[in-house]
Amino acid sequence: MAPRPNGSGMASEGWRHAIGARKVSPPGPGPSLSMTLHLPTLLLTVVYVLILLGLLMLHAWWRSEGESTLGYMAGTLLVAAAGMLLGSLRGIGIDTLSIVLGNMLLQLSGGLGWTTSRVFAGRPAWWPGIMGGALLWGLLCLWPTFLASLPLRVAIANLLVILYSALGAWELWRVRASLTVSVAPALGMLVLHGTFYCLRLSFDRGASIGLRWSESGADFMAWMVLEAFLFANGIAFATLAMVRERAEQRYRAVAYRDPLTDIGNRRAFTSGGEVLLARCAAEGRPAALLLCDLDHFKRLNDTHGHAMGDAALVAFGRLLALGVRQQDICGRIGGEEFACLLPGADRTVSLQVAERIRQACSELSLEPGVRVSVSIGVASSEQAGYDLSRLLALSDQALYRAKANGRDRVECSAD
Ligand SMILES: Nc1nc2c(ncn2[C@@H]2O[C@H](COP(=O)(O)OP(=O)(O)OP(=O)(O)O)[C@@H](O)[C@H]2O)c(=O)[nH]1
Repeated sequence: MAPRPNGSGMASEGWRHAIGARKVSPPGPGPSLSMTLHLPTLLLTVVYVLILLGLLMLHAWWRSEGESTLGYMAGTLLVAAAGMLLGSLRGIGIDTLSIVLGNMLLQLSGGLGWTTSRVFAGRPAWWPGIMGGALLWGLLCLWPTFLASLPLRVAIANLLVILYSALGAWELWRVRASLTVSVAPALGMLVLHGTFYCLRLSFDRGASIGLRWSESGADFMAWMVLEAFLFANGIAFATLAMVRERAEQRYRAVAYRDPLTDIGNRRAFTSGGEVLLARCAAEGRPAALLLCDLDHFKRLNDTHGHAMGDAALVAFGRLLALGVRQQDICGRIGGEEFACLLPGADRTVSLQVAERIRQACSELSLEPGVRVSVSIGVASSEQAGYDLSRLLALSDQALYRAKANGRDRVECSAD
């Protein structure tokens, strides 16, 4: 006959030792400040919170149009709720099921938690890894000695939790430099969770250290459930914050990009330009603005079709983006109108840059026989100061003159 299990690795003696929760009082005289961790209350609370957070994550996943990080976090929380509930059902005749299945679910939750970090870091889910802990637990439970030994089960369960927490933290740590969102809260949660289970590994070995599990075990169990409550809340909201922050960045990138030419749009040019001009003003450096307008663009559209017009816009956008320095800001600010802000460029330099752009545009070859030219108006901080709208207005006047003087030319606002 297989030895009868005497507890559990993860959620031992749950309901039966509900009353085993202990009062923690500071030593010394005076009124005692005591704290009672009531296990059934804690268990019910944590299961309730896990389900609630899991459903919240499911909803957020559904609303996010497939942000899989949230899907895995939902799975982590809901499976953990089932595992904790089943794992705590001891003393009602289903101890073996509770130990085997309850802990398998908890390990599965650990695997899903690790995968949450993994997919957020841009790696695919790895199902052997997700299932590994649960399957290992199930296999070990086929070994009667393991099933009968509380210290062994506690040790293995602890090690698996530590392993999954460390793997989750490592996934975020590995790519922290490439992630533009703050991963520190989630990373911190995982490290604290792993550390807590390292402490459990040292202090809570069930009956093996001579303590009576029914007292100290249940006591530690209450702290474990409390930690699970805090960890579940912390990691769920930290994950949600990371995902939200990244989604905001994506929306912002879309809102600030011109979809046709893939360079910044007017919004991006204006907001980036104001920051750049303020910096130039503070550093006492000059700045210049080039306003570029493709010539006879309506005629190009009418003669060669809109697709050719679009191709010209894309080619000119690329020419601009590649033709200026990294610290310069370029944007498509209107239909066939582009702007470039050149920090550090005075009137002479900006005229040289504008002439180079004009020349490169005249050499663009869209199709045999199809040519495109650009007129450019230049204004610099020497005339306009560091006010973006004034620079735009003066460069627009210069552009108007370039058009009036025959197009395919550069004019400066002071000329
Ligand atoms: N293909 C294409 N055409 C566009 C786009 N945006 C604006 N346009 C066209 O660009 C043309 C601009 O025409 P106008 O403002 O008269 O300027 P222009 O023909 O270039 O004349 P000048 O500026 O005086 O040389 C219009 O016909 C717009 O329909 C676009 O995204 N794609």
